[in-house]
Amino acid sequence: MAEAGDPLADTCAPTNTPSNQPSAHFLHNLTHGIMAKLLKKPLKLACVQLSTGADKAANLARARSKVLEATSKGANVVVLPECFNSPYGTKYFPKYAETLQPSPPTEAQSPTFHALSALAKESKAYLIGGSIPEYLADTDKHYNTSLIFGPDGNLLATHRKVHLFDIDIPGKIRFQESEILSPGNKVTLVDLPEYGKIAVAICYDIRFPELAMIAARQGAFLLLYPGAFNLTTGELHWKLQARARAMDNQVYVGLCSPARDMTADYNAWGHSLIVNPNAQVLGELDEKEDIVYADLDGDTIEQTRKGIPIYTQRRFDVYPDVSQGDVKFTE
Ligand SMILES: NC(=O)CCC(=O)C(=O)O
Repeated sequence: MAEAGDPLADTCAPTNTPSNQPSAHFLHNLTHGIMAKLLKKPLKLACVQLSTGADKAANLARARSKVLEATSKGANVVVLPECFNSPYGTKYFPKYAETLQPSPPTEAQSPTFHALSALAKESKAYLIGGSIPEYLADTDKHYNTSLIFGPDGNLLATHRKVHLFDIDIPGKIRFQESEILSPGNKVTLVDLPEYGKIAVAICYDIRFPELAMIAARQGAFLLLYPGAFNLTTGELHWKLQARARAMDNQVYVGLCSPARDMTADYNAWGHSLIVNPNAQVLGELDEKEDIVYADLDGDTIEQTRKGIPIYTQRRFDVYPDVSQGDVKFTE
């Protein structure tokens, strides 16, 4: 306990136990933590672990049938996997890439944009369209891009993968997305008017907790990651990353992988899963094509935050709040 005259007294005073008045940080934490209703009404989330292959039209058709299956079972928000319209590999990205500008693109520029928009409208659901290789002609760059549509078929947001998957584990796996792709430069928060805010990022982005932290502190109730981990890092880190982001931020997390195809160049881990704000796994698939569902509700977030109130205990007098700096958001 610090005593009068103790030089440590000021710096040790916790912001959540103010002696006179609540600090600005304390009030900020309350507003953005347990007090705010992050998820306004319950929803059913579905992650479609799609079997994908080299035929883009077949991938789109299969995505349609699985998304409609999910919504026929009551899903309000449906997620597709990373690179769901193309095989995953740098040699495939330019060949499968579609142009999204100007927005909306023509059918010829982006058949996937039009297929997803029509599917969102047909299924009357929010559709997180996994990701697709994108080509931006203005700058001659490629991106790994997620398209997010509302139930009326309108595009709500796009997320370009911010952290490119460049790894080299000798004897196991080497992958260099940056040989072809350029990184995005925005945090993507999307408002689903009747539910609240979600954040979308792509696969390797999950390894950077700052992105998740910023999104959660800006009010997201759910972090969604279309992703395709592999047989080396999948076993090690896939579920751990999902549970860690949920635990750190006390929000729901969903990870959506393609089904595993051992004849493909890249073997996806599968194991799509949904985790609750207490880091408990609500549902997890094996490696085969299937759909994982979970019911999400705001009370679970609030109860988790009341029980373990880290939202009111942060020490922004000791370290900075990464969500309050110069953060770039997708408009
Ligand atoms: N597609 C990806 O970004 C893969 C990321 C991955 O496997 C990892 O371990 O991270």
